[in-house]
Amino acid sequence: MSAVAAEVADPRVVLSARGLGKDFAGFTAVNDVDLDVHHARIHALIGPNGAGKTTVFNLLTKFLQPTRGRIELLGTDITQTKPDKVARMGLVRSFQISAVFPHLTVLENVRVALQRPNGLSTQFWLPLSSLDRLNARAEALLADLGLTPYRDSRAADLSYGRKRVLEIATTLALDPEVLLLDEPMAGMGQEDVAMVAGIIREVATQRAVLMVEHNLSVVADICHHVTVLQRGEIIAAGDYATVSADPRVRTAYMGNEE
Ligand SMILES: Nc1ncnc2c1ncn2[C@@H]1O[C@H](COP(=O)(O)OP(=O)(O)OP(=O)(O)O)[C@@H](O)[C@H]1O
Repeated sequence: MSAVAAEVADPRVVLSARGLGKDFAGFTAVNDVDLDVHHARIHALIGPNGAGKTTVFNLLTKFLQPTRGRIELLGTDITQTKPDKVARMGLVRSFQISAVFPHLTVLENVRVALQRPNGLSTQFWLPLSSLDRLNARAEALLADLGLTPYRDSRAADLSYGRKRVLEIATTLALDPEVLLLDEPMAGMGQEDVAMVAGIIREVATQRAVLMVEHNLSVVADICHHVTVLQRGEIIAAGDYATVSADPRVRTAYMGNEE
């Protein structure tokens, strides 16, 4: 049994795709993908190299326009919506570490991120009360993500794992309903993997998380739902115990496990 098999009914669906497909010049990269992502649940998208995981991510965030299918966010059809609007509606993709400013401190990075959704960055002069609110929110975000001890460290001086957590913190400044993480454990040592996994679990108590992840022990540990792609199509879906016992999944992963 997966450590996080859902014992109770899943909360509401916040992001769903039906019949999602993408062709590139006649090559079908993604075909007939159905997906339901739930509030307060961690959903993994897994599959061997070239299975279509990144393409599905790009379709959901609207960085790519689907060839077929329909996507709904919080009950609204976003199939034709532009990526910036989708982000403002609450579907936010965590960019890679380069989104963090290396020479700013941890606190400064979070403050910069917080100024964006509040529209404060466009203001020349800020009333003291706005700054106080901003500082309080920044400190709260740092505390939530275990970054308080590093608040005055330059981002460049953080460990790889902490940089990833800071990057997640800047994304959370937008207060997303759905957070998409692209291989959050990539390139990390075991200690950082455990720390970041704990943070993602915490973050997901307030929102949905959809992640592409190659580290299957992390998927087994923290993900409530797993969708397995192969050659652009779903070959299995369910909790980790269910999909890992599926003969098609075992065959797909033979020789591909990392
Ligand atoms: N812009 C593109 N033009 C043509 N083919 C593409 C394009 N983007 C992706 N593909 C193809 O679509 C398929 C799925 O690619 P995708 O990157 O989504 O897979 P993935 O599961 O994310 O792989 P990986 O685990 O290696 O990152 C691959 O065969 C890839 O070559």
